[in-house]
Amino acid sequence: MAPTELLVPAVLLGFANHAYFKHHEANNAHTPLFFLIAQPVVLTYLIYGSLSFSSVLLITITFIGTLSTSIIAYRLSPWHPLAHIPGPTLAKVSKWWGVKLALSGNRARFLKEQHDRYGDVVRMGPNEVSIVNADAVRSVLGTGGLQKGSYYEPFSDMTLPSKSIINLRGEMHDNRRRIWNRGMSSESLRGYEDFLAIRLQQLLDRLDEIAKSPKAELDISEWISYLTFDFMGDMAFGRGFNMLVDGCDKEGMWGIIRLGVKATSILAHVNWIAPTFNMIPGLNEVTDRLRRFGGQNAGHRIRSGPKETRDLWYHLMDEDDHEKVKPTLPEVLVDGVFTVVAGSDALSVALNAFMWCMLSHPDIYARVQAEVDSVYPDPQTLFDSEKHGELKLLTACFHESLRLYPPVPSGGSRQVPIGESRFIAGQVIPEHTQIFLPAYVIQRSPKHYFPAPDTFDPERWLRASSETGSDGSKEILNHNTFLAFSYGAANCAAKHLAWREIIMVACVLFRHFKFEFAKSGTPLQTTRWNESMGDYYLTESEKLLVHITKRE
Ligand code: HEM
Repeated sequence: MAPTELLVPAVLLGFANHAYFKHHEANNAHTPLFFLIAQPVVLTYLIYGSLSFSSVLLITITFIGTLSTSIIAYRLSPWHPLAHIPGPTLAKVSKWWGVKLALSGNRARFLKEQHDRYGDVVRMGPNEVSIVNADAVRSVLGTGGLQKGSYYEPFSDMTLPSKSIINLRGEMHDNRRRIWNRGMSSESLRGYEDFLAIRLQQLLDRLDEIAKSPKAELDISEWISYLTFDFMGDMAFGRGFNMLVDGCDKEGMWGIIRLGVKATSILAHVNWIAPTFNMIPGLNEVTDRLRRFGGQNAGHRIRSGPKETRDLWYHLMDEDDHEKVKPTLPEVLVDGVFTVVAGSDALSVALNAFMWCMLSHPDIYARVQAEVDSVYPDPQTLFDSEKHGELKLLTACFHESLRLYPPVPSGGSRQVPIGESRFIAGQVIPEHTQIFLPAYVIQRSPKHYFPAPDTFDPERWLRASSETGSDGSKEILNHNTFLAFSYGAANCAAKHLAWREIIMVACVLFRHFKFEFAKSGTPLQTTRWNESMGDYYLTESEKLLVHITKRE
């Protein structure tokens, strides 16, 4: 046979594979990889009757080349269901480009640039769009909206029989959320405040020591992470990990958590690869450590039994018998680990951003300090959360720091079900499309926050939204687009807890110490720390170096 005739079957096989994969999405990498390697080998044998290296290579290159060209041409063609949505060309071609972007930590900032260029709806993957339209918040996240997309699949430990709440959908999610809501009732929150009070005293003692040292400088983000981690441990499992007392992360758990969140946030963009990834010895070390960590803590909690002060485990395990069908141990275990991992990280990111906003605006910081002093003249009453309502400026500052620096900047996806299409933000979004609503971009849009949407201006939360600015323009503050805690049935289950705890931590720290940027820090560790923030589902950043002075 002439060489060209030999190649025709390889070309046809390439097209056939594209047609197959278009309708049968892979749910791991190893099976398709096996068939992609095996098919040209078998085809070569059928054509040549033998397997020489050069003939296998020729058929493989033709087969893979046809398959890739066919996929790329289709994704860029006017026949693709998302052809009407503008976006960067490489994003339309392959999700691997999205992985590269996720690895850089620049996803949120890049999304903002793309929305500034293309408008409210941008195609950010072959089957993915990012939307920053205010109406889309309700239609995607609200009642009758969409369920979580496949992006979340790697968020649960695949070797366990249960998924964590972040990865549940429909009725299963509603059932688990009902239990969570009991664990986050006002009464439950009051109980957790006792845990926080103990941990905050430990933090104060450590900071006192540092303030007395000649340099009096520290990485406040490190101490905040010890505080939130210890507190989340107390809250989730009835015992903390004593990082504050030890003054260090003895077992390296914080590093493991950061690595786990980061790796998951990247894998989530090619979630079908996760099951294969987990099979590779060494690569699953992080998941193994987190599983062991969960197992040890759950084991300890079961052995020690319910505490006088009810922890979250008490509610999640339904120890007070509200549920007809009791939650299983693996269900509670995965949610316990999720609480420590995501809860402590989100809390510490929010606190760090808030601290940075204060330090980089000394005039506002001074006013917040004065407000805290006047609401809590007696430091002994600092744990009284009843007075939080009087802290108007502090609350506005916290709102504003969460607006500019949401701990979950671009978040996870919602997905249009198979066989349906949705009309969102003036566009038809076809079946199977993953939709992202990036809080970082939505919360910086001049359509939602005006004037100066990129500027830290806490007063915007205190002014009436209809007020007219000095240039005659109307002030805009669209509460519906404040997405730092997301929106709808799967919004942050611990929103009220987080809000309360951060205000309490801020009051305690500001009442006892004066903070300034450390002289020894680099700009990225002090004045320009915000530029070091990377978007890895949760935010990751540089150390935040501060100088502290004890207040009399
Ligand atoms: C300031 C701190 C926090 C912020 C800004 C925050 C933000 C968020 C956001 C944006 C989501 C939605 C994520 C998504 O859809 O992908 C979420 C979900 C969740 N958060 Fe938080 N969070 C914070 C603290 C916490 C804490 C301390 C806990 C645990 C005690 C917690 C527990 C949860 C849970 C369980 C969910 C899943 C809810 C569901 O799927 O029904 N969060 N959080």
